[in-house]
Amino acid sequence: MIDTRLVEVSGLCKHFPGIRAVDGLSFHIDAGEIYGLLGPHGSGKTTALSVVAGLVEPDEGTVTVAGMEVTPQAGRARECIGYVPPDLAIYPDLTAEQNLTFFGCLNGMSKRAARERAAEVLEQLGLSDLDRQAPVRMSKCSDAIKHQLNIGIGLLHRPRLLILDEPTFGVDRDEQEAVLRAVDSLRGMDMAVLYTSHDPRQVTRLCDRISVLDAGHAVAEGTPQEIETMRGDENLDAVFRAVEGENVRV
Ligand SMILES: Nc1ncnc2c1ncn2[C@@H]1O[C@H](COP(=O)(O)OP(=O)(O)OP(=O)(O)O)[C@@H](O)[C@H]1O
Repeated sequence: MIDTRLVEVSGLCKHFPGIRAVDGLSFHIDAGEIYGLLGPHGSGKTTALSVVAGLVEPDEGTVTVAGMEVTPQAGRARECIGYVPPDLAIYPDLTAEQNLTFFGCLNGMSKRAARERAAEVLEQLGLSDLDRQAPVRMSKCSDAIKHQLNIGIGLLHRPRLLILDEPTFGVDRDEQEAVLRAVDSLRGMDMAVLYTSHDPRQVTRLCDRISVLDAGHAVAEGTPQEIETMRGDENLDAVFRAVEGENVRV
């Protein structure tokens, strides 16, 4: 039997003075799946991602990716992970292709290999036509394209786990669709995607399975359809009211 389980998070805890930011979180992600963490501000999404990415040491619990335990000291395991922050980490004066080639070289690829990989990533994200007429600097592109490129940089080294922390952060509602399509295009690939948002519509549309977080722990886990059937539960409904309230205010 082929083992498709790529990511295993078990009993994760991360506490700060007086705050249980992550408090006993467990989930797994299979190859090809997009897994969502949905929760209001302060529910522990970013802290959980930081521990899963190996950026922060957990107080308790373990994370394995492709069979390797992830810790801040575990270089090989961390190389299997792509982390895309909510803020843009791209060069505005370079084109999309130049950005990807530059970051590919930083990842240790030859210039030729980086160019080839840049072309593959642009194709994957639906950005191949961007420079067809003439080179376009990223500063002239829409926020959606900038965020798609941000995701592309995380894909360059062919991670087994791609972590997307609020990838539509700062993108207008009417431009978000292009970013969501780019994320959707990653489903079914030989990697796992971990996605966080405090927008229930995004998460239920994109994610195969979801953990709904409150105060660092999951109040519900399942497919979007399963989560829907759990509505009526007091704790779950309180989280949905909180995230929906935040989205009204955005
Ligand atoms: N370095 C830190 N030191 C102390 N407290 C922290 C630290 N990082 C996060 N926290 C606290 O841990 C809790 C969880 O924060 P976290 O940023 O993980 O939540 P979040 O769900 O990602 O929120 P948001 O949607 O606002 O980014 C919050 O109460 C936050 O104030």
